[in-house]
Amino acid sequence: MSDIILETRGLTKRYGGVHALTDANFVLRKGEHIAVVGDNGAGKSTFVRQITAVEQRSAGQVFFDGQEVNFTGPLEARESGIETVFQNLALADDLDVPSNLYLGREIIKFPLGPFSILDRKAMRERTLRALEATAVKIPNVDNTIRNMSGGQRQCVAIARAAAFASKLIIMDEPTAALGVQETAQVENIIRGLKDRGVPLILISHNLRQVFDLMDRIVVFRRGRIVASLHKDETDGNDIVSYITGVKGGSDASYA
Ligand SMILES: Nc1ncnc2c1ncn2[C@@H]1O[C@H](COP(=O)(O)OP(=O)(O)OP(=O)(O)O)[C@@H](O)[C@H]1O
Repeated sequence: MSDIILETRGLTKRYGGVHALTDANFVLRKGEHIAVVGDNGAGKSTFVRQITAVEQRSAGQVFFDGQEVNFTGPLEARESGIETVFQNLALADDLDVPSNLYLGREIIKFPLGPFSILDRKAMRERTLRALEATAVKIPNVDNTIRNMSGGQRQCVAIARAAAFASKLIIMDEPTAALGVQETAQVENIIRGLKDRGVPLILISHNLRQVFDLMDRIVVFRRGRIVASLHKDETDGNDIVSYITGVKGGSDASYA
């Protein structure tokens, strides 16, 4: 059996005349943690948006867990086992932490047609367990998201992804807006995912973080993958030279 969990072949996205992503060939193996790096506008977010079908790709194929997939949208990707944490978080501001964790997959106590009664106690208890298991510290889970700091919100989103992640997690700059302590917390969650064998794609501008936490580094430049390197065969200067174009021709494409 193949140990590949995700593969893209020739993945391409154009926005009108903008070639945001061109012919991306990418392989992620089971348990592997891959960093996606590149300058602003290099195509990193576009790449992950095509995988989870936030928008429809212009060309190319996506294979997930052994079969070709054509997700109709992010919900279908999530139902297939891909959890994502994006920069603009999909949290419901007026709901508390358990309701956000279970948004779209609520635990039902009594199914009464459209008026099902939710099992709030079970959702709260499982939320506390999930936060504990993922090492996320939220002072009061009964707070609505609106009353939380940016860092706490980000932690809720990551806890949600980590708690339900079955096959793959994608994080798009999860620590960009966080303070030192919150960043450390998120990095602990990532380590926990590695221990649990959950594969991860992490978009990050933070090379220290990338070298500390990831197995492999994939560099995007001007919409193309220009390098895919195991962290032991490269270093920060090398990666920067791929990011800036000192190394790696503009027409390179690696798997
Ligand atoms: N919805 C869109 N419509 C038009 N152009 C877009 C759209 N989304 C992205 N682009 C363009 O596609 C290119 C790649 O953008 P993308 O957001 O994927 O880069 P990125 O590597 O994620 O950058 P950053 O690190 O700044 O988040 C850029 O030139 C961007 O302006």
